[in-house]
Amino acid sequence: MTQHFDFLAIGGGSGGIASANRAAKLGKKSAVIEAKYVGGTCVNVGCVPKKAMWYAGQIADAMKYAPDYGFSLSDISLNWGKLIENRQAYIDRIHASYSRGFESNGVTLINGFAKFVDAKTVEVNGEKITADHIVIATGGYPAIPEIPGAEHGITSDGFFELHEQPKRVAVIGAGYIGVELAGVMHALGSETHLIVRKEKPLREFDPILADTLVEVMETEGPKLHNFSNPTAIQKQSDGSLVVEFDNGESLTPVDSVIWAVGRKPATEQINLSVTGVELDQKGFIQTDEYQNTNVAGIYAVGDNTGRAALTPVAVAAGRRLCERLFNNKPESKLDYNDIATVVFSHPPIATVGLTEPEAIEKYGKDNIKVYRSQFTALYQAMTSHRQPTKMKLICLGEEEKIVGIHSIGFGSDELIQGFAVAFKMGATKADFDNTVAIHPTSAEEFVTM
Ligand SMILES: Cc1cc2nc3c(=O)[nH]c(=O)nc-3n(C[C@H](O)[C@H](O)[C@H](O)COP(=O)(O)OP(=O)(O)OC[C@H]3O[C@@H](n4cnc5c(N)ncnc54)[C@H](O)[C@@H]3O)c2cc1C
Ligand SMILES: NC(=O)c1ccc[n+]([C@@H]2O[C@H](COP(=O)([O-])OP(=O)(O)OC[C@H]3O[C@@H](n4cnc5c(N)ncnc54)[C@H](O)[C@@H]3O)[C@@H](O)[C@H]2O)c1
Repeated sequence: MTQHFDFLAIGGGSGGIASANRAAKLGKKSAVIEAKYVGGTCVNVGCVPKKAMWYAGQIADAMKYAPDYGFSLSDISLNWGKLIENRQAYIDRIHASYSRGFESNGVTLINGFAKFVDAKTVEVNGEKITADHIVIATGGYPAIPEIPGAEHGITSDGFFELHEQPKRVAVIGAGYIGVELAGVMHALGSETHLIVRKEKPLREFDPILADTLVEVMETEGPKLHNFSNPTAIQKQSDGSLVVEFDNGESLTPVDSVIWAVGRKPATEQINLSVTGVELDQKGFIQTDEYQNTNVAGIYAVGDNTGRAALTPVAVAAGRRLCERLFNNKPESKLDYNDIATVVFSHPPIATVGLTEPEAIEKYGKDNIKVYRSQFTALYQAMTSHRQPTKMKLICLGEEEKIVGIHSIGFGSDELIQGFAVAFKMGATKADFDNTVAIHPTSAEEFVTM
């Protein structure tokens, strides 16, 4: 018998879970189809295990500072297996909590890979399922370039499957994932190389962020290889890997090569052509500002739409979609502008709004005023392992409306969320100045510039 639902999410990741739960809470008969693990990329091979590894790196860093705080440490070693085991136990607890959430909300979870049969019907495990509203929340997967020997490398997915710590690692690609994984491996003691195609990592970010990250990497590592475009990976007889570049150079042998060169949308294998849903040239689903595709009753949220590929974005888009469909809120939609984001680099980067070059391009140099601050966070200032913290406020016009907030340095990851609220509310420099500082923190610099 064909099952029928009011609302069906294809993909049980960030966007699918959030929207199916919201639909159910709004009284709709709702289901999620998940091919692998509930929680999708974020929970299983993304944000969560990445952040656990980042914290492990933070602990390793803290041990460098510890002697200057009077601690004597001995016999310090990393038990990689224990770290991975505890990380997985935490992920298992998240899985259990999702199951409880589905149960209490009345969401049906179906395990299997869904393919469209027509615009109202999908097939999973040989069974047909129909729904009035279908959201495609299939996410994405890591790209691997087509070069000789590319298959010897792993991706972020493979990184989270490593049962032993590679002693020497090359991370190829210098966006979010490349920078984060290279930072983690370096902090945990692996000889780490970060391979960058152009002049610096994170080159789309405000220059104060990317340049300071380069400054820290050049002092502390990982080793940066700028203007290095990989052309081949050679596997040596001892199993080690050598990455070759188009500039004729090659890297010293490493144990593991990690591809971090971007992600592709998971839209090829769901038989989307029978629905008539339009994709762009890269395979991303075309949606309007309300997450509608061009086919009535079919929507898409999350990474497969080619907009900001972040978990809270997929979650917010899915929830707002359901509020619009089922809670009489016809204007409910996600504002994709000015979404705050953190790169869990070493040190972390936090940013919301325009970069300085973007602000100048948009409003003209004469209309932009920039405030900067540079210092060493107290945490590190009393140690011999000093790192810079740098911050920037970008203000517009006489009113000095804040149009960009950027921070790199210890603690930046936890300070930006509150400032992002003020930013979204249209805060001006005077509002920041009127706020009494919290001392001693790094965040206080933003209200004392
Ligand atoms: C290494 C890494 C680190 C990241 N770190 C962060 C971070 O710190 N902060 C942050 O905000 N974002 C981070 N992200 C991005 C974040 O994980 C994604 O933006 C988010 O998971 C997107 O959610 P989604 O619902 O679109 O897709 P996904 O979470 O990818 O979920 C899609 C799900 O659909 C399933 N699926 C696909 N096709 C089918 C089908 N036909 N039938 C059934 N199921 C199907 C997949 O198995 C998957 O579980 C990170 C990503 C990676 C890779
Ligand atoms: N902290 C976070 O919030 C977080 C963390 C990880 C991922 N994410 C999300 O996931 C998305 C995907 O991350 P990503 O790092 O895979 O993609 P990305 O687009 O951020 O970075 C990919 C990088 O690879 C480089 N590149 C592309 N082809 C290359 C090649 N052949 N050789 C060398 N370099 C090459 C690009 O120039 C770019 O710098 C991000 O855009 C982000 O939205 C977020």
